[in-house]
Amino acid sequence: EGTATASTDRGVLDVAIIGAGLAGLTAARDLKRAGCESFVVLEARDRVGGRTYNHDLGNGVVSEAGGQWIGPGQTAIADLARELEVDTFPTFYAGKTTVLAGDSRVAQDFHGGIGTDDAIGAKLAELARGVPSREPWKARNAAELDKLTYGDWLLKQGLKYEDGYFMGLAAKLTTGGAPAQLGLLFYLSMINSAGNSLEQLESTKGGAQETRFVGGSQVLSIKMAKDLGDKVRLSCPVRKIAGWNRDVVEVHTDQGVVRARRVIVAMNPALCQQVVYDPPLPEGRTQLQRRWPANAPMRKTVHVYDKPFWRDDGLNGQIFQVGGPVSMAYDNSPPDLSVGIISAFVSPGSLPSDPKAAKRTLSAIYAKAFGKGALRPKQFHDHDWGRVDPWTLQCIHPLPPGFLTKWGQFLHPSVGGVIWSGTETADLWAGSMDGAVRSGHRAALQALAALAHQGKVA
Ligand SMILES: Cc1cc2nc3c(=O)[nH]c(=O)nc-3n(C[C@H](O)[C@H](O)[C@H](O)COP(=O)(O)OP(=O)(O)OC[C@H]3O[C@@H](n4cnc5c(N)ncnc54)[C@H](O)[C@@H]3O)c2cc1C
Repeated sequence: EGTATASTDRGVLDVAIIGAGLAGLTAARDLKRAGCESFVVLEARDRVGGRTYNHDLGNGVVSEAGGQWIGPGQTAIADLARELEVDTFPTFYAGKTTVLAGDSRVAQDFHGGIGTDDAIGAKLAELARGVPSREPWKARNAAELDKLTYGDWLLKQGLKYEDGYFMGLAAKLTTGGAPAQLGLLFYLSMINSAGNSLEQLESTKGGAQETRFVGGSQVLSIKMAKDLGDKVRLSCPVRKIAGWNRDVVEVHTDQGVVRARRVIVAMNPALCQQVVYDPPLPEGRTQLQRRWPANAPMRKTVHVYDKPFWRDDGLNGQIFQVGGPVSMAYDNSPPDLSVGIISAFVSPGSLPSDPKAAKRTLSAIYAKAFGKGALRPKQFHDHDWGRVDPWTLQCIHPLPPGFLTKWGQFLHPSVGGVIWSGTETADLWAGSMDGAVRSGHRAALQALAALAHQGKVA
């Protein structure tokens, strides 16, 4: 019995954590801080951070391929950053955004907002107030709301084309799903997380895109993992969880079997479904995992220039392209402006997968927005989360209508010795980095409480 470094084939650990993203590492850190030394973190990839990943651009400069922004109300991740001494800085948004549609180009100042009218925001706030983010399926009118997509609802509002377009685009960038796929109940639960404010969810100024991390978001996980030392095992995918209904659960990995009294599964339900369970999980949980959207990967690119030259022309680097590959490009330059960076979310399937062709296509689009200087980036990076490896499956979860009222109840309850964590299980800000941290704190507490109950805590 004892530490994770002891032979795990024979020894029994207090806790095995699966996944070294923000959720799993937060849980591990909490266990350690509570005095529990008998745990291990099992990570499939050869790196930590999960859906946060820094491209290394040289000279200490990074650009994020995954999660990157935080904002007001996201106190769990902000607290973690403070504890780890990771500084933050404001997202740059001053100046005009460029909107491209075919050959036309319009530059407009959105002042860090999403360009919607306040009346619609107020209507959504009113609806969101009745949809608790922890258990949206318990809303009084859950069944009615969950019949609709957000797109259905938007259509009924009689919005001007531009307003509808930008509201839909904002939701797509936040959830990974177009309004026509997105359950209204689910989207309202996200607005509920954001203090019932669409602006707080979707805007840069005063919203969840307001702040960035110096050194990139992955640095939080890298720092946590460093403190945990050899308790984090990389390149160690979990293939099977056996005996989850017994006192000691067996976790089968490519590096052998780990036996533990509690298992914290810190990954999204689609990833949970890639693991074999013996015996099979209860039907409700199995259906939740099987039906969880696993087709919502995102692709993000990075163009690096000598400096953010677009700022000299009063442009903020943001581009929305109607009917083209760029859903949104934005200025992702480092705080010292040692280089200028344009990152982009590109629509899946609309850009060549070959990096050279992708770079050329995007450079030509940026040249339409910012002039010829955009044609010659110093570096190009490309990260398509659906293609690089099998360890993400979905970036942010766009739950369809009908999902939460039917399967939501199976998201949180632990099953035997298995505790579910990962941002999707968070009470607040599910889907975001903040939610991941919250879910890690909660899972560690659950594990410690269960072990204390058994009289087994280290
Ligand atoms: C492109 C993109 C943009 C985003 N933008 C933002 C943003 O700006 N702000 C924000 O707050 N959030 C954003 N997010 C979401 C945010 O990154 C995630 O919510 C958060 O990082 C999830 O953390 P997690 O620990 O719950 O899950 P993950 O980070 O997914 O961690 C799960 C871990 O489990 C590992 N794993 C998977 N299968 C196995 C297995 N069988 N065995 C062992 N290990 C396994 C994975 O490799 C991974 O390391 C974005 C995500 C993406 C991809």
